[in-house]
Amino acid sequence: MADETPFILSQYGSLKELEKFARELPKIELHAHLNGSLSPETLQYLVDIKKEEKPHLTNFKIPKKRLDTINEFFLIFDFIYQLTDDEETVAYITEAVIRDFHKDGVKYLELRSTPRKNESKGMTGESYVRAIISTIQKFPSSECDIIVRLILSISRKDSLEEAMETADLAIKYKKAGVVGVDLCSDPSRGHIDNVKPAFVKAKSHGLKVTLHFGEIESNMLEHASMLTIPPDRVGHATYLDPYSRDYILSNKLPIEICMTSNVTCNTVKDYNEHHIKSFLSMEHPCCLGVSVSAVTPPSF
Ligand SMILES: CNc1ncnc2c1ncn2[C@@H]1O[C@H](COP(=O)(O)O)[C@@H](O)[C@H]1O
Repeated sequence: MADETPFILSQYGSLKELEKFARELPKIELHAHLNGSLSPETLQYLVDIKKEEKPHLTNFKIPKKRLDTINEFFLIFDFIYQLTDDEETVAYITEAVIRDFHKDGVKYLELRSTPRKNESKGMTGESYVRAIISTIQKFPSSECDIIVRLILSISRKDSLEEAMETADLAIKYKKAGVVGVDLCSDPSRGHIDNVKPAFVKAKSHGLKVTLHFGEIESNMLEHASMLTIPPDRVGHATYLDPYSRDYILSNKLPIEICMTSNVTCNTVKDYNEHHIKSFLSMEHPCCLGVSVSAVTPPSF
């Protein structure tokens, strides 16, 4: 949480008033990973209902601190994925996450999620996607004025066959609200070229493409290849080589900026040094997103 600086006091009266203003402001959220957006209450509820089946999960605590490296961050999903391992739970978290964003004043939400299989519970990549879509479609618009669309994520760990399956699902469910495909997961793993045909195929069917881009320095080696897809938005864009920086600026390629995630994962030193400053000074299109609220330390 920010300090009550002279600027906040003069503009809003108090930090509380600023929070109220920020919550009530109508917002769009374009970078929300479904399994990364679970509130502490939702996680606790899931631990409680799964504790007989998986007692080892009861003592797990999501670290609420700044991490040393981004790689540590992805271990958290080994825990979360054990909780969200069947269609019923996937539907439950979809509803919970939509309601939480709605409470925060979000009017247009693009949720993103990686289709996941679990043979022991009969969940397939397709039934995972259907569980999300049917929840979005059933969502009571009378109760909640929020528009929700879905992006299907392709993991850097995926084989080309798995990535193609996700692209095919995105194409199949385009009319049901899937608007695009994303490349995500641990940026130190894999290479865009292993899964690139899936993005090219999705694009050729009219879907949009967003890519986690330059989250760590070594990602710069992939940028030239990524930009030939070409993406419609990029996420993070923390480390940019001169060519990709120039491409992004001259094409006005929108950047999904996730400041808290960057600082928490230690890919950006602190908020004052965040690259959003230089992009905004050039009036470059940036949208602020949460990325992953489940790990956001309350004191940041
Ligand atoms: C912090 N920066 C990040 N960079 C890259 N990928 C990230 C990420 N944060 C989250 N994910 C991706 O989102 C998945 C969880 O949501 P879904 O299971 O898809 O709903 C994670 O497993 C990871 O692949």
